[in-house]
Amino acid sequence: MSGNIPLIDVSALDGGSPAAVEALAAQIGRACRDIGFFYVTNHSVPAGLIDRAFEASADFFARDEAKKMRSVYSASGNRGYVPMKGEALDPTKPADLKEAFNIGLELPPDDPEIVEGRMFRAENRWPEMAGFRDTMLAYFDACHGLGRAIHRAFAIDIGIDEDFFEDKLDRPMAVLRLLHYPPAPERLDEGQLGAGEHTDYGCVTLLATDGVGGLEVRNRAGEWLKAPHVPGAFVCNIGDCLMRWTNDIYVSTPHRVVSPSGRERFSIAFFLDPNPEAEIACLPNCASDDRPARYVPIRGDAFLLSRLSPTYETSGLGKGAKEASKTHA
Ligand SMILES: O=C(O)CCC(=O)C(=O)O
Ligand SMILES: [Fe+2]
Repeated sequence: MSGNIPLIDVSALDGGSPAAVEALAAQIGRACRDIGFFYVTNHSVPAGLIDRAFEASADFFARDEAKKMRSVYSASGNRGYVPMKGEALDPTKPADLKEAFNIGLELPPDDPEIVEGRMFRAENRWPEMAGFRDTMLAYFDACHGLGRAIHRAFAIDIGIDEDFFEDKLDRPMAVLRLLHYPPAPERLDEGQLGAGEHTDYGCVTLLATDGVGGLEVRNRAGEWLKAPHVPGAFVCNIGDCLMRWTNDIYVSTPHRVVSPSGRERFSIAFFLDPNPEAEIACLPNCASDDRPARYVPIRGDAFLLSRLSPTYETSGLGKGAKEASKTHA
């Protein structure tokens, strides 16, 4: 255990015996039903690749603002650079003290879904930086693979076909998000944080942190727990979409980032959202007489849009997503 957030060794996901996979699925399932957060250790993403992604991220954020703005965020594709204070994860509080860069599924310009103007389908907005794209695509693919493997464990825990999620996660609206938090200024606005209190929107998040700390998680008792950096591990948490899919059996837990004091902080989140057309309807085994289905079925893209729009309301960066959804929901 690390501050009540369990450490889970997931090596059995790569060719473990059926008994080992079964035991791992039960362990993961317990964490998802309880705090909704766990550390993933002994996973398949190479340490050297994580290091390279952090280096490329630091190089990107160190660039002139004007250069970063060449890749500015587009809401309809949910890709690109979100400048400092461009977003408020808690829309009731001042904007977050952070900047971010979003990378989505890499698609060619002639991909039929791009040509049709589908929401959340767009080309990535690559900066002109040697090696950046290759590193980020390798990191995206590695996290996508790990996220799908973790979904096999979820399926086993829930007692459905172990491949249930495969074709709902093979062209995902996933976002690889580089994050940079500057040191807290002497005077912070009332209630200002690096990342305001929020829950994540997708199925799972795989978060890599540096050694600076600052992530906090609210447990069921309402206490804020520090989620310290565990070298080599990802912090994995359930998002709102999987909570809805499991009829609230798995929990999406509020968390926040306190601005670092005296030094900057970097983190990299991989948000695994489902395919746009995936139907998010109560899973088999997740409803019973005591717990009837709580939500109407919804498409993945409509659900993500409903959760994403409010965070950009103050800065205006969200423009374009709602318009795109009117033509193609
Ligand atoms: O930077 C972090 O440690 C967490 C960020 C986060 O929770 C988010 O972007 O959803
Ligand atoms: Fe988050």
